[in-house]
Amino acid sequence: MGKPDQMKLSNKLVLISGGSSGIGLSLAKKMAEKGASLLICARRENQLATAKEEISKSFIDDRQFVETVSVDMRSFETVKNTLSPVFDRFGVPDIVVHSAGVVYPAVFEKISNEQFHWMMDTNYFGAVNLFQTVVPKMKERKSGHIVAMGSAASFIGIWGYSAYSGSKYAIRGLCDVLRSELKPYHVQVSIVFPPDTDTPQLAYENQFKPKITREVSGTIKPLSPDFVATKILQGIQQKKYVIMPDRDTKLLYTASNLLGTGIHRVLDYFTLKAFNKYGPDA
Ligand SMILES: NC(=O)C1=CN([C@@H]2O[C@H](COP(=O)(O)OP(=O)(O)OC[C@H]3O[C@@H](n4cnc5c(N)ncnc54)[C@H](OP(=O)(O)O)[C@@H]3O)[C@@H](O)[C@H]2O)C=CC1
Ligand SMILES: CCCCCCCCCCCCCCCC(=O)[C@@H](N)CO
Repeated sequence: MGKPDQMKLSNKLVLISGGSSGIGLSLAKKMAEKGASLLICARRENQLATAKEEISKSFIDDRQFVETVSVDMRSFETVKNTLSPVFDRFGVPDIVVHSAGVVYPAVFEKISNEQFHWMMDTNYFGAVNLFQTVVPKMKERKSGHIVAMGSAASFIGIWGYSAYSGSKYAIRGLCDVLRSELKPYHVQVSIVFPPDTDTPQLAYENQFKPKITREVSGTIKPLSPDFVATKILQGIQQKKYVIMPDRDTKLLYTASNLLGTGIHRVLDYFTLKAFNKYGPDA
């Protein structure tokens, strides 16, 4: 056996929700390069088909496969009814990653109630739905690894992210408890805290992002999805609970753990500077 980060994933089955784009797609390719087979979940069929083709190019042996599943992660019934037969056919995955996620940044009163629900339903309940479908089977088997995507917005309140941050703080609470409950069953839990990452989601949100949000989050330069995916893969192989892709976000996390909500006084300095520069409506 080599060092953990050189370990192979041969014969492992990995499910990634949101695996047709961005961080999820990069991660799927890295997993394929290590020998894993993949189940990719998202809604759009055409994106899934393109992703399937790309992922299969990274295979290293002929026993590997990639299957796509078109499913809306927001509905528990849909997730359970769609994935159960998939698990009967291909087996219960060894690793399950909830990377599906959405964001709409704006000041609180400019985010509709429906948009609040959309973010919570996809980012948080998507994870609940997926984990409720798979965790009982992993507990029974006494092995498995579930991974959720948090964000720097899981532990600091950045201007413009009231809805998104709520969903990302929620996922952190869920994972903290699951980590504790699943330990006796040898089911691993990880949560990833990336800063801005260059993906279609970032391009989407940049269309509406308030200038203040842009300025504050711009303190940390966007990472590439490949970089984030490599760090996630290493974190999984090293069985890390918190996977922190970059040093700056790690520093921010450490500072916020030391200062508690007092971190927001430091953050205020950046926010107020931008507020005074652009005004409240920018
Ligand atoms: N990019 C960034 O700056 C950061 C991202 N993150 C988090 O990382 C994760 C991945 O983000 P990123 O790669 O940028 O996003 P992308 O927009 O590139 O990909 C999102 C994926 O989620 C899928 N998805 C969205 N809604 C649903 C749904 N209701 N049901 C099923 N699948 C869905 C999309 O496919 P489809 O639309 O076809 O369903 C797509 O495959 C998210 O949780 C995000 O919040 C965290 C920190 C920073
Ligand atoms: C020591 C104190 C220094 C304070 C500096 C503040 C730096 C904040 C950087 C946070 C960037 C991440 C934003 C969320 C990313 C995200 O999840 C979205 N892009 C979703 O798409």
